[in-house]
Amino acid sequence: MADNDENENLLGEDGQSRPKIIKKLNLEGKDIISKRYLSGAKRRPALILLVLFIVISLIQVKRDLFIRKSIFSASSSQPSIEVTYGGVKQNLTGDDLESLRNYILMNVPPEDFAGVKSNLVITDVLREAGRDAAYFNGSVLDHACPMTIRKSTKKLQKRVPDVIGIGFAKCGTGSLDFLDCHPSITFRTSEPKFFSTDKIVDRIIEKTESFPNPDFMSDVDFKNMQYELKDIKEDYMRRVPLAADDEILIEKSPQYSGGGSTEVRIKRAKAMKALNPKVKIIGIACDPVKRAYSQLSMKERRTEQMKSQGKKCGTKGCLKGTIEEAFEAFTEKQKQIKEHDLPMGFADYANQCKPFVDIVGAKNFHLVDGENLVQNPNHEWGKLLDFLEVDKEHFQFYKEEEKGFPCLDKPIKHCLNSSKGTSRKTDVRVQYGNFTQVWDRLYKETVLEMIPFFNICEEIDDACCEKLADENSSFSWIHRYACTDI
Ligand SMILES: Nc1ncnc2c1ncn2[C@@H]1O[C@H](COP(=O)(O)OS(=O)(=O)O)[C@@H](OP(=O)(O)O)[C@H]1O
Repeated sequence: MADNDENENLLGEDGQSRPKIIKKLNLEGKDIISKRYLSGAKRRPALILLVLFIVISLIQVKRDLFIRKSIFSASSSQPSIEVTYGGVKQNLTGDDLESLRNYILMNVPPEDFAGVKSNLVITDVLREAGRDAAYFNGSVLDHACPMTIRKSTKKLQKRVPDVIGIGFAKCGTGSLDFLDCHPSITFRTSEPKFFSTDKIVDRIIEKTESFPNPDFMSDVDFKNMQYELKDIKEDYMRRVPLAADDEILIEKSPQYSGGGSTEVRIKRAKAMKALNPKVKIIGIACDPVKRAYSQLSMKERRTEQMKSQGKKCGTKGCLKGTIEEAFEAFTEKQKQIKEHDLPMGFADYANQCKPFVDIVGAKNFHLVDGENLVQNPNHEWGKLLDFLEVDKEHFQFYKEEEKGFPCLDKPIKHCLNSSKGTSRKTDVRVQYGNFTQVWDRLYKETVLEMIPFFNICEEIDDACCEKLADENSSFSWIHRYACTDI
């Protein structure tokens, strides 16, 4: 496959580096407060004060005012505790923590209440520094959710993921972080990139090729195959978080969908299925023009940041000249790819997903519309949660006006860090129309392959165009490619 930058490791992440344990906080706030403030003789009045404190906190919760107001201000006289929340270091007071805790408990499904309550702590593992400051804004949670919201009371154990996100970079894969706040799901920011190492995949294929298809194999064959794969599984499990057996463990590494030929993707899909025959796969696709601009814009940000630090940026992740020059070079490269009849990487969703769909089966594959995640978040997230077979009613988003992007509202208020959602604030088709007109035409044919493959419409007819014209429906961005003259 052509080197069209689509599969670069833009994040500069080291999927194998281990997070550093920085702090574990007991959110049963009473312990913290009582040990510090309640001494023997004054215990009774202090108890009354404590009850008053809890009542006041609950009133605050009811008014639904507290998160933005109390978490992000240090007005309380309570001692403050430094935590990383939403990718930024914050000082939370005892009051804030109690309010936060109550808000979450109020918003989880009633049947999850007891389990969530018993596990509810501030996430205790975080990375001290981002692996790519331009991308991660200098600090990153390894836990993707600032609080551990987990309903399971079962023991956490090493196991392989139930669900794998295979891409597509720049389409909103980072927003899968929100899933870690779901009581039934465990997800981490770090990308294991396990199946993008050819050597590992080849070993899995070699060890399993003599076995029948996992869908039809006997229990004995299954056990033997898993025994053969023991060491490899151990290696994989070291790169993903612990999870209880009744929760859904998800990992994503956008590199899985790119960086190779169809044959490579077939092998990756087979390897995924060998390690977990019931594996489900998620892809997030988006408008290739916006995707391409998101990548150029990230390179621009990174280049500026390196410059401001007096560092030279020699990697593929930086721009060589101005952003206009980058647009020109990129457009030229895309034209050459088209001329040589090579896959148009930025739009090649059908072709890149096919091997995964073929191997795991259509019912185990779900394609998310990355544009609709922003446009109509509750609808698009709801479809993903249905696919994952978990509750969607208590997992709700709102549009954060200032950010211009959806943030999680329930069960916890949480936005992605500020490095996410910058390029899409610019209408690239308005600002760089002379280039994007060319891109639109270059990507058209490849985008149209999605329509039959993902069953978006039976054919491109009036009914299909009418469906795609509804801006709130999934994949409405395809309307431009399928139903207009570009
Ligand atoms: N809720 C929410 N908040 C912020 N941003 C959101 C959200 N949902 C989707 N997006 C879009 O995700 C784009 C980044 O995509 P990825 O996370 O896949 O990028 S990366 O491949 O991990 O670098 C990112 O693109 P940029 O605007 O270029 O940053 C966003 O447009």
